[in-house]
Amino acid sequence: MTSIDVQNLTKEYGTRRAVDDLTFRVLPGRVTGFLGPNGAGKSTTMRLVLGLDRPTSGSATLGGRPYATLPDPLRRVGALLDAQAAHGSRTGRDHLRVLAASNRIPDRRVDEALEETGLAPAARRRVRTYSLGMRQRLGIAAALLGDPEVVMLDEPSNGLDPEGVVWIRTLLRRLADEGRTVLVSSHLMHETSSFADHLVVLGRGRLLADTPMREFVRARVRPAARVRTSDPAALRSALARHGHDVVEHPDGHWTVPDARVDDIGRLASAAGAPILELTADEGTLEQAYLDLTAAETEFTAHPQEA
Ligand SMILES: Nc1ncnc2c1ncn2[C@@H]1O[C@H](COP(=O)(O)OP(=O)(O)OP(=O)(O)O)[C@@H](O)[C@H]1O
Repeated sequence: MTSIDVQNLTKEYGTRRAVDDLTFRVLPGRVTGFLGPNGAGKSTTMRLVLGLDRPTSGSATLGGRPYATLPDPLRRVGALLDAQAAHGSRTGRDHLRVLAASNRIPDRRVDEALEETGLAPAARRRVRTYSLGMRQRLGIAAALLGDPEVVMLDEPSNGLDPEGVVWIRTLLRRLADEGRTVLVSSHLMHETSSFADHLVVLGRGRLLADTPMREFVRARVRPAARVRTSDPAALRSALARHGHDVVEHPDGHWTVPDARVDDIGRLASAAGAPILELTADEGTLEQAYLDLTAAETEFTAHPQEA
């Protein structure tokens, strides 16, 4: 199967280093989320992998070969970089047929890709009449047209309605389960946590993390217990006696840092404090991501000095 290999990749635009000595591998059979603040270098890296730009130094290869040397590249690699790329005066179906014809892709794939992306009912409408979400689906249909082993999508959820967001999640999982190599950039942390198995995180063109998603969160967010009681005084004093700090929230629930739900349950029961809610709070991808990238954001808003 085909992996994406990025090796000491550097790209400079004038004096600006958009990608800085980047090395990572994207492996088949899983969805890799590609994260980083605005301007971190995600799109540039994708363009370099697709041969749309030349690296200043280093290399980006697919199954060991540069994109430009791949025979029938659309049948190896499908990519969505810019959903506006389709010609507005063509119908969605014609757009895909032109792509198929120029890449030796059988015509039947056009209708299959339209079905797969839910665009079949709009296939004979001109692209200029498409909504942003429909253009996004057309871009994804184009990426899937060649039944490629490698799929790279830049912000695929852009403009999709809630049903579309669920659809893309299911699609990405299926593509990975079929053994394909799937790299997906996103700014939506909740979204990414719903489909990614693995993460590659950039900051100012450099690699900040290349790790399984669960480990990424576990390493950065302290686990806690979330609890709500109808007898705050009894529970507060029981927790304090056992050395637990409590963070109280306006809606009445408390967070107990570094606590296990079993321990809190036993303590509450012994203290006779009725429990209304008790769950493990394992931390979100968003918390972990913000913790990692806080120092790396190119456009961090700095508080104004008085
Ligand atoms: N063609 C170009 N000419 C000059 N500078 C560029 C060019 N393309 C990208 N850059 C710069 O390279 C840096 C990385 O940009 P890039 O678009 O790769 O980041 P990104 O992580 O995809 O950001 P976003 O999340 O905003 O899409 C930015 O500082 C950007 O201004």
